[in-house]
Amino acid sequence: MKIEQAYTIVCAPGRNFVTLKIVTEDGVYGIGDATLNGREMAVVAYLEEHVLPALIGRDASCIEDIWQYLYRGAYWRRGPVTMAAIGAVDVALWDIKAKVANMPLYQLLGGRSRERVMTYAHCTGKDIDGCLQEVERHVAQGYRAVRVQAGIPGIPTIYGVAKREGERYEPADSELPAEHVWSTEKYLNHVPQLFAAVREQFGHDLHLLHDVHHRLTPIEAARLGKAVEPYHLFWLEDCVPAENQESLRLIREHTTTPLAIGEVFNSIHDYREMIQNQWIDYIRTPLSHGGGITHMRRVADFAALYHIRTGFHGPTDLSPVCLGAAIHFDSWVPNFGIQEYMPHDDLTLQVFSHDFRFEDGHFIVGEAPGHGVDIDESLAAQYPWKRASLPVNRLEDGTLWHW
Ligand SMILES: O=C(O)C(=O)C[C@H](O)[C@H](O)CO
Ligand SMILES: [Mg+2]
Repeated sequence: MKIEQAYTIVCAPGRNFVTLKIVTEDGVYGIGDATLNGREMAVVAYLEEHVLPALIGRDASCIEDIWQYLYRGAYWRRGPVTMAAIGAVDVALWDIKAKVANMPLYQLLGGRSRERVMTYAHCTGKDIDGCLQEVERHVAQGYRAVRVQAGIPGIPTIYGVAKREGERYEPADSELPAEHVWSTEKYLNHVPQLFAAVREQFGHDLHLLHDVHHRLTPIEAARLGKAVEPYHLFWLEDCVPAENQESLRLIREHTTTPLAIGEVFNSIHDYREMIQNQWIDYIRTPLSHGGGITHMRRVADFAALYHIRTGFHGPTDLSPVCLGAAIHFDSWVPNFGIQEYMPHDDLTLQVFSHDFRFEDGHFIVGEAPGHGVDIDESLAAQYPWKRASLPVNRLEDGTLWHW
């Protein structure tokens, strides 16, 4: 089953996406998501210049060997660009293997461990009232879990909150990075009030999540974790930038609020100390950024030894290909926790057909052979890539901070 063709498809139906297509000599093809928000063309160049030429003629069924070839063989290991490129190849090869076996991908992974995959929605408002309305709307749609974020008085722009009421949230919203302002003091004083209001109106059955988006120091994160303990969060996400894994120890020692981390991680080594010391509760790396199914399966198995569960990143800046593959993985993985779901817009879904279903706050995996997501290349070609950058963030005195 030799690989005959491998190429990238770069398009912007609603937003930028990079898709990798691998075609075998028998005409079977697989697709993978290679989108790295705000850095798309770096992955395209990595694939086109360094990876794809070396794939031609290789046996598409040797997924493990190709993974090792691209990882060990490159000499330069890890990093978001490398691992997104490897992830796209890996998911495309699993798609091919499942199509050849005439099975949905989850069957190859070991079969279903659950009937449906619980998701969480983003509920955001300019203020607490606006957020409460969004929670009400999502609960009415059947969601059992919601991520709540609200504007902070005195901070003009904030991550996770759409610019205008009713608009879709898109962080990569300008050609060059927009500049945001951050005040840890204002945030820490305000955010517990949001949880108090949500619990008062919706009671304690609804799962509540919150994303700190890497902005606190360990001791500040510990303070926040303690402050929100009465509201029983499902998780507090990315509460510190975690290059230093030890940061999580201090937070863990101070609070019982569950901790999720890793949407910017790409390797098992980014997690190793925090997993084996049980400093975290959920792993966030999406398949496409974490070297694909082959590598994320190892991370999930390792995490399972320590009672840590999956909670994959699922923003709109990962394509439906990544989401579709994730739903197969989520349906199989024994230590599943939750799946993030930010719905793609209609144009994106016209370009990427899919066979998973969304029902009552859950995904139901499809039965088509492969991962069930495809791309309409001629429609995609009508929407060319446009440069779009993530914002940068500064403290009120101008110091560059974590966005
Ligand atoms: O979905 C989340 O939890 C995010 O933090 C979204 C990120 O800001 C986004 O994917 C950056 O590209
Ligand atoms: Mg996040």
